[in-house]
Amino acid sequence: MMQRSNSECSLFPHEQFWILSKRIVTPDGVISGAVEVRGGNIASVIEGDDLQSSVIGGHFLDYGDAVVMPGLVDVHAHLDEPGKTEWEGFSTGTRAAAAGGLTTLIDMPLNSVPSTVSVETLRLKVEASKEKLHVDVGFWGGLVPENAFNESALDSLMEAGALGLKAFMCPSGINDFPMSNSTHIKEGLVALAKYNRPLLVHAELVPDSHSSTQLNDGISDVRSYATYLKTRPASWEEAAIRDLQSAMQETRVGGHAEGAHLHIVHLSDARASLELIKDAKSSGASLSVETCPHYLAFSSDDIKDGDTRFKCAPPIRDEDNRQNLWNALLEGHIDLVSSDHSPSAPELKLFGEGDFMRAWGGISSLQFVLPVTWSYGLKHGITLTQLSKWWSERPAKLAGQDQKGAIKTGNHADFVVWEPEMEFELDESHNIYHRHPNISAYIGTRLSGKVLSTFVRGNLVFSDGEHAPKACGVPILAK
Ligand SMILES: NC(=O)N[C@H]1NC(=O)NC1=O
Ligand SMILES: [Zn+2]
Ligand SMILES: [Zn+2]
Repeated sequence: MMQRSNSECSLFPHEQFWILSKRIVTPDGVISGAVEVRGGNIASVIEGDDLQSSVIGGHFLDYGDAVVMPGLVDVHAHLDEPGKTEWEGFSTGTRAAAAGGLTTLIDMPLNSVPSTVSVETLRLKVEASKEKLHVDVGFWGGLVPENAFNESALDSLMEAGALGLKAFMCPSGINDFPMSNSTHIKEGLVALAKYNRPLLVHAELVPDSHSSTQLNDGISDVRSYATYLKTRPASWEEAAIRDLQSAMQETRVGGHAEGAHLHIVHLSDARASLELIKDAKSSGASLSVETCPHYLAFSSDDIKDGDTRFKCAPPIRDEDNRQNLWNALLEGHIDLVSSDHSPSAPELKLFGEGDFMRAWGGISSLQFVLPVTWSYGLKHGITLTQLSKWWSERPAKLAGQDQKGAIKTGNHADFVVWEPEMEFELDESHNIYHRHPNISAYIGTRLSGKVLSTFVRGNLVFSDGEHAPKACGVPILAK
């Protein structure tokens, strides 16, 4: 059999091979059978219990009872390069992704320096990613007041390959990424309509009555999580979504932005905000929404004062709200899950002071999202098929990646092989590739679901605790 041209890209470097398993997650259900990989794509999927004899003579990997699922597609990762590699980077972030069973990441336009808001800055991203990617990485561009009314600037960003745009409706915490209002967002949607690409929105709106100085003034118990939670109430999410209503309506058939799609990132409020989203969806708006593993795993009662690992925006809310998020996900009102992996240099988490008001807001989770979603989801009876829709099929669709996100003939051979029943302590005894493990809220938890192997376009990029020698992921640019 032919070897692949660059054998260093894969720990199993064959042009053609079979993957066998008793649990292969396909769009038509979980089957026992085999997937044939050829030239990095899925050449065939066959069902049957005894396929060893059919693949004999060829190269094959028999994973037995371990689950073979489409690789996870994370539409919300902050990789922070160029400019902030002390926070994260293409190499470290994608190594953690590969170890966690994620095969595609879509990078957010902020936290790197500069932010990705123009053709030039997108080129800097792509340049900086060269030879560092262990998985495939696409890029969202930023919608900011400076480019929102400049259709030709947005056109060139789209033509240069940005998969869509991302906007903030509240201060982003990053100086060169100012916030947008609903008028900017409407303009952005109109510009995106002809490309059929989405606009992602961080939906929190600070009421006029709260200037940022007022907000943090006079707060004495800065170590208290309850205090932080009160400073970013659910009404901020609700106000933002309400403010987006007319923009959403423009995405309907016949609207000014027909063809564009609005996606609300990291929903935390599963009450009034969720109701507004349901209404907009049923009125025909082209709208979707994600939540994140940290909102599904934790509730405010779990967070100890001073433990700023849990600081994020919008904040993690009460236990009832967490249960509502699960219900909304199971009922299909929440479409998908993303990491919002947003690490920083550890010192910015201010562990010494435990100051929730001043610490960096962002959860560090990339390598752990699969076992976390699965472990907490088990209590809600989730299935492998649902998990795969939330983490692969729907995110791939949002990012316009029609060859990813499902195990079917013709798609990229992007897989995670994992053992859902295997439990482990997330501590030093586990292989951790996370850049800064000490800032991750998940360290110290017990999880179920161990990743064995990860394949990206047929390359076995991670197996049994080891990465392939060469980083052969590619930058994904929209055409
Ligand atoms: N800038 C940035 O990454 N912000 C993210 N962090 C967080 O907790 N929520 C966000 O939007
Ligand atoms: Zn955000
Ligand atoms: Zn984010």
